Amino acid sequence: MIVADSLNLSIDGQSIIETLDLQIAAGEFVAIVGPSGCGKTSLLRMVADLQRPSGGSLKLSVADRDRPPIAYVFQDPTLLPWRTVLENIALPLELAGKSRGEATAAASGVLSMVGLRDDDRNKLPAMLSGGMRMRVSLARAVVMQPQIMLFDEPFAALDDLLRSRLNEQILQLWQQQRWTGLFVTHNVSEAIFLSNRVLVMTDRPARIAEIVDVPFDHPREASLRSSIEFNRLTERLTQLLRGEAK
Ligand SMILES: Nc1ncnc2c1ncn2[C@@H]1O[C@H](COP(=O)(O)OP(=O)(O)OP(=O)(O)O)[C@@H](O)[C@H]1O
Repeated sequence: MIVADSLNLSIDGQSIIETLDLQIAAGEFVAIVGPSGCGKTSLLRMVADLQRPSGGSLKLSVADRDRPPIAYVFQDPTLLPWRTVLENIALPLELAGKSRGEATAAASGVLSMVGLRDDDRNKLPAMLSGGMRMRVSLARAVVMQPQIMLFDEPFAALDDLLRSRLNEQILQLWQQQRWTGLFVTHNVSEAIFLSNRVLVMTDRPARIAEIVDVPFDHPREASLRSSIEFNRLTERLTQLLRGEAK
């Protein structure tokens, strides 16, 4: 569970997030959209404890002591160029104190979950396409089996088809691992396809403009995107965002 109560953030005397009240249940998937620079990344950084709030409170209750609380998937895959695919995926487990053997075995286990092939395991990042690098980055988060997964526009640099496939894979991973997901994106269709709720933020200083429920059942198939209901919701959210982007 994530609970923000009158959460606010100022940086260098400038108000970034004015006030934010929010409750996210364990296992929920929430997408965050809003005008550029409104504070979406800052919100994720506060959840990850990388940024201290200026006021209000932000509480995470992560019940399972056997799973790490948070993993963060950034827009840039940030892989270590001298480590192979498998070694990059195994890295967080090694840093958490697992033996190299254990970490490598766990890393092998998640390769196919993110759409990587067995013969990709010994490739270096320089040998991979942008989409494959992002899959490795995703695997490196998934292998930790975190309780909360934070995504900061991970697929912004990818083409539409690849992005859609990765969205489908993320939902499968979410159903398997049941972390709480927070996903920042500028893509309205992506936000709706992935989430249970879409949080629309206003321009700076940011507040919540609206929280929109996404009524589609799981598992969600690719064909959902061409349904009338999906396109109606996309249109509504796009209008909302236009109103918020000055
Ligand atoms: N360390 C910092 N020092 C100064 N200003 C900062 C810092 N971090 C964020 N900001 C400012 O806070 C505001 C919000 O930034 P943030 O990256 O959270 O927005 P965003 O909504 O994620 O943007 P985008 O959609 O463009 O990625 C921006 O105006 C940014 O310049």
